[in-house]
Amino acid sequence: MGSENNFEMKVVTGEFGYVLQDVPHLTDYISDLQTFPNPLRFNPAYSVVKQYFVDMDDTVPQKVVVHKETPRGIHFRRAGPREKVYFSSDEVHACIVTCGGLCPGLNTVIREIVHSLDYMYGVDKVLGIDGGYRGFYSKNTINLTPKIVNDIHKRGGTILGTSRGGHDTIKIVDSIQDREINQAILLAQVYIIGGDGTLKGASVIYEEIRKRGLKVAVAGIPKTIDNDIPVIDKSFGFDTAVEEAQRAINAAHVEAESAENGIGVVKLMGRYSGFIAMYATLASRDVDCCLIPESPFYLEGKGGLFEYIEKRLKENGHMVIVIAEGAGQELLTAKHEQDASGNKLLQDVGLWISRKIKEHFSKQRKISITLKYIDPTYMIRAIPSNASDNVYCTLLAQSAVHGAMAGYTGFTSGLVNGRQTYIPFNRITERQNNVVITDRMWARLLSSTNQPSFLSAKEVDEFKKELEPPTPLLDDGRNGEDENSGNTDMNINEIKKSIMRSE
Ligand SMILES: Nc1ncnc2c1ncn2[C@@H]1O[C@H](COP(=O)(O)OP(=O)(O)OP(=O)(O)O)[C@@H](O)[C@H]1O
Ligand SMILES: O=P(O)(O)OC[C@H]1O[C@](O)(CO)[C@@H](O)[C@@H]1O
Ligand SMILES: [Mg+2]
Repeated sequence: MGSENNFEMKVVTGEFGYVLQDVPHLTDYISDLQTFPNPLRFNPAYSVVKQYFVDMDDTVPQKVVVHKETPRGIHFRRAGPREKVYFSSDEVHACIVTCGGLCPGLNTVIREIVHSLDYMYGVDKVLGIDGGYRGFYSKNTINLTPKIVNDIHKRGGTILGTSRGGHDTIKIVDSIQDREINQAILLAQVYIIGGDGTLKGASVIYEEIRKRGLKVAVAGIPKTIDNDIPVIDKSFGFDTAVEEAQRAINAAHVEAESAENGIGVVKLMGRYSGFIAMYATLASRDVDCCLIPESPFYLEGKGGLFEYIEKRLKENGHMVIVIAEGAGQELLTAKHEQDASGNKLLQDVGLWISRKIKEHFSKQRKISITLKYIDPTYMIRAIPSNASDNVYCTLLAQSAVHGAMAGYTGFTSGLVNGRQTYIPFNRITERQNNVVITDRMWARLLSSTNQPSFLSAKEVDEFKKELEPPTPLLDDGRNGEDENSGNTDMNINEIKKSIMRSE
């Protein structure tokens, strides 16, 4: 693991600063590929659509807020069916794998890939790879048919199983190639659903396939409950998670309201990115304080959390705190353990903060409080996706299938400014999407909860200096504009460490 990515992006430039960050195509490394008319031409559902094939020149801009003088900037290829396809229906044997943590909507994506392949392109040979990347070489597979997957979107989790670790590029590509030779079929399309780690893995699989000259399209579908994947508007399952988090926040509020000096603490997922906590807080209006990994905080003294809690208890008699799992990790004793994929294992910040608050008020301030701690994290992650996420999953899956059939490879499908696009792997894996605390969205949250920012004016300036791009509206995703809070390259942990107050 930790493999180097030698990805070279295809870049096309045009007038007025137009840049297309294109995705690879099978014809980039295989010549004389046969094409076929898209079977959708004869599909009654599509034949009524006014323009049913996407124009080859259609691209989608990454930035929609522009100035009169700014260049047109970065664009991505628009997703959708193409007039010509590079696979005949009966030659394709596709496979689907899910990796990393669970996320609402995984089953919907699997279902929609199987249905799209069959109903749109007549591809009926689809294998499910069992248990993540290692399932490729342990050769555990499940035959997926529209009938088998018909109801799976109503269930949480992934019917294929998932895992962390076990990515071995050579073994995985050997197994893809083996199937081609031994079974006299072409394992021609590999659909990989997963987060940043998974897509780094997908990228090296694509590189190896390309090196071997195989006619195999590798398509990714970005998955992350934390919404920590850059470029895309948001990740599937995120809305469901925010919605489900409301139930925990409501419970915390009811408990807190019903007790004297009641404090409800809710921990939500978000290893490095506090999006779920931020949106769940904004949606709920019952939250008095939201703590996220991107925004440092401290407990004691003037402007600290304890002072704020005391103030809220005096004013309201109760309060609710939402804390993302990655928040305040700098304040806890470091744990040097990693999961099988190499992700740092975090301490339980919810338990820690609950203990600290209890100690402070009961022992030091001699104020009697009633604190209830709710950790709904895995309950949230395990539910099926809600209606809007189901639609989103469907679009992502259909776009991925259209792309692979059209011969694109080394790409993920993704929503950019409300349009389905094909994004090169490296744009998705090059950095993490974080809440930018100098953006308007975080300001909106602070003004809605009235919590302190825990930063002095000097520290805010330091953050701004670090986060502000040298030129405004740079189209490299670092302009800090507020539509897609989180488009920044910052190394937030470094900044946080340098300004963190000692307790
Ligand atoms: N740099 C890498 N190169 C190759 N494979 C990787 C890399 N990072 C992670 N992987 C593989 O990708 C799979 C999933 O990675 P990981 O556990 O980090 O989850 P993820 O895809 O980031 O999802 P999430 O973090 O949202 O749960 C694992 O099988 C892991 O071995
Ligand atoms: O316990 P697991 O399955 O390793 O996953 C926990 C992590 O996975 C995530 O849900 C991301 O998939 C994080 O929010 C969380 O830290
Ligand atoms: Mg990850």
